Amino acid sequence: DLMVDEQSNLPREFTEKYWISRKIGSGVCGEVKLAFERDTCKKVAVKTINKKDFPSIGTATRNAEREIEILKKIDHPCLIKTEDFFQTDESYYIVLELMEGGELFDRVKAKKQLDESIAKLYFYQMLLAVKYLHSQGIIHRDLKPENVLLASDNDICLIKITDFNQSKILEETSLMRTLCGTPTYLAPEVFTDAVTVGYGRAVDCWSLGVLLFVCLGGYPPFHTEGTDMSVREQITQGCYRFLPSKWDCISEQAKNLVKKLLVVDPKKRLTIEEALQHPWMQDKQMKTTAFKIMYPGGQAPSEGDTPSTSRKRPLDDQEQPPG
Ligand SMILES: COc1ccc(CNC(=O)c2ccc3nccnc3c2)cc1
Repeated sequence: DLMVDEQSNLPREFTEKYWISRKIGSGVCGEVKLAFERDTCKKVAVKTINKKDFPSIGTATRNAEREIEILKKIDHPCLIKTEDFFQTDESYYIVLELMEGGELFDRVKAKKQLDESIAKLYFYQMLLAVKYLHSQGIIHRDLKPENVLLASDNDICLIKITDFNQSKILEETSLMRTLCGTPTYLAPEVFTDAVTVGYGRAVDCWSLGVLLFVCLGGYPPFHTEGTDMSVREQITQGCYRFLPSKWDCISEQAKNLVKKLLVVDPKKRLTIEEALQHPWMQDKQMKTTAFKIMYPGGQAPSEGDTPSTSRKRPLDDQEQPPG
């Protein structure tokens, strides 16, 4: 029957450890199924990446291998964790912690638009997660509500960012090495072109602006209906509207943060750090709640082993628990 088939084309060492159940999500590069760890009955999510589903085999495999390399390396409460990994010559199987609240996309759709306080709690966690990724030299490049998962059905809950297959790991470039050398024979354009390099991270800040807009307004800032501009033109011209019916009940500070992220010029766009310093984010109660769900054991990363009560350095958003 179907279940036998489900189990049959899976690697043996996988089916010895897990029982595959139903499909719970499908992405561009494969699908996500619910599975149970046999010994513990623990629920997990299994993401399948089919190597053959991509026209140019090379990129698929490189993409998947890069995603897996990234997944293994990262460690943050708001980034999905890989629990296990298997592969056959036609597919990869990535075992992930199960997020029982499903996709943020579905939550916003169900609620029409999120309460501002809930949107702020989720956005703060997204900022910390992306700040961590950027600190590891990783640019996500595909931040969207489908890639933000919720840990439970409660409004107050942990969120985790997933889907790193579009991510880019910033490596040392030949341009960096060139700019370190003596430029005796170096052409001027190498310097002028160089000034735009290094703004790769800004793409994630733009996407976070779109994500925040969708969470607060319940509709995307750049869309097809109701305008004769193409989505591409709307984006390149930074042309979007706060529909009064949706945005009149939302604070000016929240709108201001959206405006400062949806800036066309990447060099003028807010960085993650600046977004964390924005007035709308200075909310001690929200941060206290965030730390409780991110570090339930109170094990927030701080200097020394005990959660910092002493203030050896000024509080900043290096994830110090609020005073
Ligand atoms: C009890 O069984 C379930 C309970 C809740 C759900 C809702 N969750 C999901 O639909 C879901 C989708 C994609 C995911 N990707 C990675 C990790 N977890 C994920 C969870 C799915 C199954």
